[in-house]
Amino acid sequence: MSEATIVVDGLRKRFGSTQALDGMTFTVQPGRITGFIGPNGAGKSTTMRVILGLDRPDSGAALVGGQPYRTLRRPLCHLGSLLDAAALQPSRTARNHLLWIAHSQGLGARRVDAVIEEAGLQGVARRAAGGFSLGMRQRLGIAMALLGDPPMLMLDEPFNGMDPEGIIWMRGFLRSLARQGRAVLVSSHLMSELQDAASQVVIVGRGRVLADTAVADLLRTSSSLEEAYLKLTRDAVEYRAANGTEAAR
Ligand SMILES: Nc1ncnc2c1ncn2[C@@H]1O[C@H](COP(=O)(O)OP(=O)(O)OP(=O)(O)O)[C@@H](O)[C@H]1O
Repeated sequence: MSEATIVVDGLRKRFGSTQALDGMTFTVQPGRITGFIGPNGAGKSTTMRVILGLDRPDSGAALVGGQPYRTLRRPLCHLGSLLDAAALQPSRTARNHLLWIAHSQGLGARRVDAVIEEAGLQGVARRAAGGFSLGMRQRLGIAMALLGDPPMLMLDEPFNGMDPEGIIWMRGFLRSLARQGRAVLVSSHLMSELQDAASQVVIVGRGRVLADTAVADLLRTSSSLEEAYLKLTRDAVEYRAANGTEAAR
């Protein structure tokens, strides 16, 4: 098993009457971007929370480089993650925010300045994060995820709130992370955001994998990624709409 592989194996998780995860199973390989795509409520965030040990599955397991995330001694040096870009201490500057996390992991200021540059935050690093747009918060979240120079990255909806220029930057940036050999899992509910970035897609609906395939293979059987995605997820979207849950929003 590669050091830099995320394995999700048969996860099941129920919240009250909602079966959020229903046998979720896939592997994220190093050196490529894996798109994690599905309609609202499909179980993407729950899967990521289980990978990080923030939610406990009813059954199944998630391993990060062969180990449960909770057992890793310096977790940020294994898996960098961005789950909620809005979750920031608003009065703290971006740089101080990064310094605070870096110190908790035994990392120094030099690493902080390196990730500020990588994420394109040089011009705003000494401004309070509370005044940041969502797009800038996403960049700060990416900088945080990179602090430990981890071989694996997991980003939940990193394109949210980004303007077209930011989206193009993000795609190129994710590609460069994969070229460096990292395993990159990126969730989105829009196939188009991952166009020209992901080489593998895990399409999910109703808590389980509907397709786990190379983008090139998907394009061989459909005229566009969007068309393939809509075909695969139609049932999941209709189910959520009929049950009055948020997929209809
Ligand atoms: N803490 C919770 N309590 C109750 N229900 C929850 C909780 N977390 C998630 N759910 C439900 O589990 C299902 C899966 O949610 P999840 O957030 O994982 O989906 P998602 O694919 O990330 O969707 P979105 O794109 O809207 O974020 C949804 O029906 C959601 O309402």
